[in-house]
Amino acid sequence: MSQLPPIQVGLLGIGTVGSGVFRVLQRNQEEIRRRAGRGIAITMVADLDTERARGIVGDAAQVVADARAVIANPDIDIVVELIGGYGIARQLVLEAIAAGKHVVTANKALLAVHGTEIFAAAQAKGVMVAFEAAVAGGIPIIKALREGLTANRIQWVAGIINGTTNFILSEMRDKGLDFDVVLKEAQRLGYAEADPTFDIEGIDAAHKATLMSALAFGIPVQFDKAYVEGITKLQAADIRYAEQLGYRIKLLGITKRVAGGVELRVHPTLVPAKRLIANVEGAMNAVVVQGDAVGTTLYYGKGAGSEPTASAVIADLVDVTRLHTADPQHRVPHLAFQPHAMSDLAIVPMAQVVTGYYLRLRVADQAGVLAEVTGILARAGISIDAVLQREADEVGGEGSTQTDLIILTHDTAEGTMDAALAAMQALPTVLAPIVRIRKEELA
Ligand SMILES: NC(=O)C1=CN([C@@H]2O[C@H](COP(=O)(O)OP(=O)(O)OC[C@H]3O[C@@H](n4cnc5c(N)ncnc54)[C@H](O)[C@@H]3O)[C@@H](O)[C@H]2O)C=CC1
Ligand SMILES: N[C@@H](CC=O)C(=O)O
Ligand code: NA
Repeated sequence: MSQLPPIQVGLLGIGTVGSGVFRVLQRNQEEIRRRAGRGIAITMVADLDTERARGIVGDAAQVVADARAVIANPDIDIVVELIGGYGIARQLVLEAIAAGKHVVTANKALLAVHGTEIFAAAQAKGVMVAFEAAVAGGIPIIKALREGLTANRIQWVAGIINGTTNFILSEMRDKGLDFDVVLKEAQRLGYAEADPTFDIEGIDAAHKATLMSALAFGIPVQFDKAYVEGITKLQAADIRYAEQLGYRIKLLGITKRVAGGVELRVHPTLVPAKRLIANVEGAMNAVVVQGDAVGTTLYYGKGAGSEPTASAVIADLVDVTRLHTADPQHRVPHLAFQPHAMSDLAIVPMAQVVTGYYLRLRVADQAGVLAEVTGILARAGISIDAVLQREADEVGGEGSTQTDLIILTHDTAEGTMDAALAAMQALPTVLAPIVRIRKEELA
């Protein structure tokens, strides 16, 4: 074992994740030292709430309110950014890089939006930016995409990559709890983002899908081109009907190589109930990667929470410690592909995305309605996979004059479906906005 002194780490932000990093690093320090080849010590912590920070670290590290004091400390080699957001965090990360520090961060929002600037700055300065915790928390999916699967031409990646929304969907379905009640519980458990609309509107999942698209296909991070739809408009009836048809609804982040470029999208998705990913419950995450050589691989585990996320941050600290003295030209590239070998594959517009669909139409319970609807689909060249019609009294009570028509379609382009939906919506017998949820077989 080398006699090098511990590498010194400065922690910016000691909240849910930061406190987990501190705790796990203390608890497993001997094991971690044996793996890293030298000790890893958090010697300085910055947090606006210095009293709470001191309560966590005691005498083990110097606590300051000003994050820039950590960056200015010449003894610190690695800065861990666990503040979050793209405001002050962006400035601090860029300043740390400019000061020659390696950076470890869990901040997917920052990297999905400002990654191009940050990775270029790190490349120019010869320092590393590691971000395993930024996608699917404790699951080593970044490592898998960047290192474990480098032999493959990756075809697609699809995942449950937001614990908060998966927790909400599971609890609503299993316990019949209200959306707001479950969201509060997710916040209490430390899963949710500082602004939970990032979770429920699909933005957090889109940040993570953006990072995975870059790693899988060697393209720059392009969050601005992602299609983003969250779970706030999902209705309990659709979750129930999907189950009756043999599907589960999950909020999926999907990125796929297609003829015209790369798909990048987040939306509620019907997945066959028999797939493993359809049975991922609570705050658990799962990512499926399809490579041409390896086939389908599945990564499952805790995607949020204090110690699961800390597990990924510390794995990055070990990697950075090991590579600290290596020749920068021979390090693993930030986004899996060498910076000079990035591709200009375009993100394709949603109109060109091809999926199956679940449609639910609230219609007048009268003869001929089904024929009108299926006629529109047939004229658009959209073929039907299954049709379910609820009894009127199941929908609106005894004597109801309305019923629900649920249709599963085979694959069709989104643009074609949009036009058919507009035509169906215009029918006088269609009484409410049509529900449309995309469907993926993930085979
Ligand atoms: N909580 C989770 O399960 C996961 C969180 N993340 C990411 O990890 C990062 C941190 O998240 P959490 O620990 O949950 O947040 P948090 O809100 O619990 O902790 C943030 C900490 O930063 C401190 N802080 C805020 N502004 C500061 C400043 N200017 N200088 C110094 N300290 C400052 C706050 O006082 C707080 O202690 C975020 O980027 C988040 O998206 C990633 C994966 C999972
Ligand atoms: N808010 C996120 C936390 C981890 O990235 C989630 O719920 O998954
Ligand atoms: Na991860």
